[in-house]
Amino acid sequence: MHSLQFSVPLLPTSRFKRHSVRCASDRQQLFNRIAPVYDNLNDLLSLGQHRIWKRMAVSWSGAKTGDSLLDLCCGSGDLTFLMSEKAGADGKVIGLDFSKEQLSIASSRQYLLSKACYNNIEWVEGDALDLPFSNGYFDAITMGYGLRNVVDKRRAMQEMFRVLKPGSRVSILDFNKSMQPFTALFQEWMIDNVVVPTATVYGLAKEYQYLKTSIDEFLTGKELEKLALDAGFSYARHYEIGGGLMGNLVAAR
Ligand SMILES: C/C(=C\Cc1cc(O)c2ccccc2c1O)CCC[C@H](C)CCC[C@H](C)CCCC(C)C
Ligand SMILES: C[S@@+](CC[C@H](N)C(=O)[O-])C[C@H]1O[C@@H](n2cnc3c(N)ncnc32)[C@H](O)[C@@H]1O
Repeated sequence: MHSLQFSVPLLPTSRFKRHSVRCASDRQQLFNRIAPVYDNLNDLLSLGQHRIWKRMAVSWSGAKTGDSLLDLCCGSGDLTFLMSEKAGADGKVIGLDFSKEQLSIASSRQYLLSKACYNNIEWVEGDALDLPFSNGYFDAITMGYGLRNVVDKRRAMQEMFRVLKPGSRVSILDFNKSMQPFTALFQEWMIDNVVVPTATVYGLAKEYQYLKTSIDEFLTGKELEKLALDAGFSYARHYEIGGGLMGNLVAAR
């Protein structure tokens, strides 16, 4: 029995596994793995600042009482709960994500927080790149730290445009790919020297190392504005917040 001869030396599969967060299922599994500690690490690593940034994103969405709202890539529901408070009892909010574990945390939090208005929330397991909603359905859409994580940003923007009512807005919060050298260096230093070492304590080093590569591969504010205009939005403006570490794209249909 001849042993198989390969013309190209095969790298140990572990090397591929270490850096493989390329496809949707890799990212789905990543967010399932970090779900149990996601909220606590966000609070710890941003010193609670992320809650301010998320409130700004919801405010920019223009969500109001009685609206039909969508929080895309909702994860554990931070923005979904904020949108629920905006919509009130006469409105409704859909929190959509493709991570079962994240949605499970979100649903548990809804029960534990037990605010009356949270009865207007529906959790949907779905794909931001193929939304199960009809055209022109929502009065406002938020997407917090989701656009950087989808495998097709153009498709995601097109889907948001499709399901949004004319004259309505999307508000997309994420890390800012800063053009300012100091800001970019500080952001990278914090991830390398604070974020990843902390995540390592929980056995999640490579999951949080992905943050850096995903920011490197992300779009700048100007590129995000163009992405929205190319998808058909009539207006797009990217605001730098958190000292330039974060950014929020506001686009109107
Ligand atoms: C809420 C925040 C990040 C959410 C988030 C997004 C992702 O795409 C991830 C991917 C993989 C793992 C985790 C995440 C993830 O948590 C922003 C705040 C939390 C950040 C983890 C902390 C970032 C620190 C800043 C670079 C510096 C903060 C300086 C100052 C304390 C405000
Ligand atoms: C960093 S978390 C953001 C969670 C929440 N929006 C927040 O602000 O904390 C990114 C979320 O996007 C979800 N996600 C990534 N790609 C997706 C896709 N194509 N469809 C649906 N959800 C997706 C992940 O499962 C994860 O829960």
